[in-house]
Amino acid sequence: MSAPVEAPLTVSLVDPQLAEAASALVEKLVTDEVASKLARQDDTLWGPDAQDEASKRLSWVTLYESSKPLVERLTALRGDLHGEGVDRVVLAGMGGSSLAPEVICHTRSGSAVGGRHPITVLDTTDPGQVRDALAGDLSRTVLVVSSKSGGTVETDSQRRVFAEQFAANGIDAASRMVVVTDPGTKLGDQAAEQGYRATVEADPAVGGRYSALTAFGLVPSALAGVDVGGLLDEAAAAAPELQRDSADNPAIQLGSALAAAHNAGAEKVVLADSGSGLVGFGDWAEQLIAESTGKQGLGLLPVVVESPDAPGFADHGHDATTVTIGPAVGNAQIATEGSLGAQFLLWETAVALAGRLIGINPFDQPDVESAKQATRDLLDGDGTTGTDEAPVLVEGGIEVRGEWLRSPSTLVEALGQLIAEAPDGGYVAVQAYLDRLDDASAEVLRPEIAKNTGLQTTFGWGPRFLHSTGQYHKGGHQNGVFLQITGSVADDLAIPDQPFTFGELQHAQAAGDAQVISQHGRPVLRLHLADRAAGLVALTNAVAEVRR
Ligand SMILES: O=P(O)(O)OC[C@H]1O[C@](O)(CO)[C@@H](O)[C@@H]1O
Repeated sequence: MSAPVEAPLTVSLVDPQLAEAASALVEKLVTDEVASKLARQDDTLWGPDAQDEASKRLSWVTLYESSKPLVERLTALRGDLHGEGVDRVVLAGMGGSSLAPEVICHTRSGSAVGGRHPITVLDTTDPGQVRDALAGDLSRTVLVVSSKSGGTVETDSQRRVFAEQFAANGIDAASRMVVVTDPGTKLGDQAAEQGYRATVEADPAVGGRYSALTAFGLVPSALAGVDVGGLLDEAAAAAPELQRDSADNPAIQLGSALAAAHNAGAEKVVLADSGSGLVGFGDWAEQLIAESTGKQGLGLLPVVVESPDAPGFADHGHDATTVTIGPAVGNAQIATEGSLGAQFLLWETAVALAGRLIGINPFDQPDVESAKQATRDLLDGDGTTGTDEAPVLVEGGIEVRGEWLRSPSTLVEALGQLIAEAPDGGYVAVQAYLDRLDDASAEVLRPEIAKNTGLQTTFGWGPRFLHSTGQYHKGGHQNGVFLQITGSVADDLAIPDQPFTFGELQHAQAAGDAQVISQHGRPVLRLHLADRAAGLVALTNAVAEVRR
């Protein structure tokens, strides 16, 4: 269950040294009246280079008010759909267009109702995972197609295949499509031309990762039955406190602590839930933190871990700051507590403030495009998808690739070579271009690597993480090493009217991102699993033997 609307919002700086280091920054923010200026949407707060972008990105500070008119409209739309027996919501969207509704729906419904989540979030190109979503009861399904730009390839591909399958099942596809997009996008035009059920235009003056309380967060959540008016009320209750130029302002405390830690070399922010009741909040915060700050060789690397007892949190070193979502427990240096709406606004404000203190523009994502371009080049090229360069080694059905490798004779040796490339205080990023549901066991790799190597270790599902930590890996501190995992596709899926399949797209995304990371001079160990289940077991066993 969620906290009541008026539940206090608190940030506790539990670590006295960190609190001491943050205090000078707190004082500076208060003296410069940054919180109240931000509340007035002052676009000069991040310096002249960021002003143009900031001038188009600050409406999130008042969404708890400006989004209110949506509530009635969405309640009516849900009522109409339910009246027609349409009560299954599938969300096609990436990054800022899917992370918030996932947290909102899972938080508000408990972890699952009758074993079934009220929403299926389809932020993937994995053919098996897309097939599973299509295999649900289409006669009861509405597809929410969410894209700010209206041009994101994953989202467009999901829209195409659902439209095709609705039609194939004798369902009027247009009547089952609800679009969320900015005014004037290609997606909006398509929706109008094809007579989609509804188009809800989002506030264009809010960036994707700050859009939790815009139509992007609210439309899918309301259709899935969440009281989104209550969520806005929670944010509204917290807003006055977050806008005060006071040393007690929780966002000033949190932003200052994160920036002070960053500036002292603890740029990893290890996030663990400690019983907040907010389900998956770290995954949402991950995009906000990484995309907002990871640029110019600076920034905060979010490391979302399984619990406060997990490796990386319980045994963190000087390169990391530990934060609980929920009460302070164990090794927590910072704890944030409050309702979901309040925590959204807290973290958005704190990250914007930390951006000013670190000296970056928190509203752009300059390095995201490079991976997208590399993917397009691969798909436009000869149709190969990056797994065909000869492997350095094949062991138990796992193909091992990486030009930088020094002739490893076993998988354990290849993994050891990757870990040895990480500098002290570096990190390991595990990037699994697999099925987030069927291949969920891959997630065990994160704690295992962190425990065995002592390095902070992140885990991301591809291509989902490209819209989250992807910016940081290319734009942030260049001290990461990358373990990329792809898997063979048993039953590929065509994307209607596209020259590539979901499987080809997924592999091109992996290959394209590996290319760009390599161009940044960082090592990528690419593992391709001929048999996903057996490969994950073999890989887990190999990882257990790797030490730093
Ligand atoms: O909503 P869109 O335009 O489809 O973009 C999805 C995501 O892709 C990014 O633009 C970049 O990866 C994110 O910032 C954004 O949240």
